[in-house]
Amino acid sequence: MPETLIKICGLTTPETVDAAVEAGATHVGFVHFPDSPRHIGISDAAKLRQRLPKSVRAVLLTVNLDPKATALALQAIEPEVLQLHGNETVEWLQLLRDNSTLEIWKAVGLKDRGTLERSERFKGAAHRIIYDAAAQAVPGALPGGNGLTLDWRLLLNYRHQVDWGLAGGLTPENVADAIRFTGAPLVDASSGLESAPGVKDVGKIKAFCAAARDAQPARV
Ligand SMILES: O=C(O)c1ccccc1NCC(=O)[C@H](O)[C@H](O)COP(=O)(O)O
Repeated sequence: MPETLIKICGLTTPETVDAAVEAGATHVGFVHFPDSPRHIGISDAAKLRQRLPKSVRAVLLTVNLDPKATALALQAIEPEVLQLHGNETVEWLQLLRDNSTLEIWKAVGLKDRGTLERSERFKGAAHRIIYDAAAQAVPGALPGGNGLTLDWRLLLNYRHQVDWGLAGGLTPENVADAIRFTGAPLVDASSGLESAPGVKDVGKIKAFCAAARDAQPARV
């Protein structure tokens, strides 16, 4: 059984990046989206990215970022993964995939079982789909990092056509249950590892990684 991949998202400081690496995270995420309390500028993300050993992958997260700004960010940060968290099209993902060595991940708000089927349109364009809680339909709501848990039952017995990961409201306390219940091959957490919006807690990062590592997935 392959080990569950662990992504710690929204890191902005050397201390928390180092803590994630030491705790066994496989992926570290940088949110480049000015509306987010976890936003990080390109040059700061590029510096933090340098702290990662080869075994830990950098994930650059953007939301409907235009092609020119995307190219500049990719050039400076050199992430292994680009996670798209907006309304990006299949065609845009395909273009990125066909013209780079990047892994392309697409975040999808999981509302109902139909969302899983509709997400299959990303097959061949996205290397991985990250199922997150659907964003709230209120002005100013962020498309991610909201600490909302999705209904894990929607994922039960679904035969995924694309590699996937689980996000949304994951914490050190619930991540083992999430892995056992859904069989998620990757877990992704952000606000559940914070002491205040945008402020990651080293102790929570360590506890999350330990709990995720120790969980026994029941994959189908
Ligand atoms: O984290 C943010 O602020 C953010 C803002 C805009 C789009 C996506 C964002 N985060 C995406 C992530 O990868 C989070 O890990 C994921 O949404 C789960 O967040 P949380 O429920 O807070 O663990």
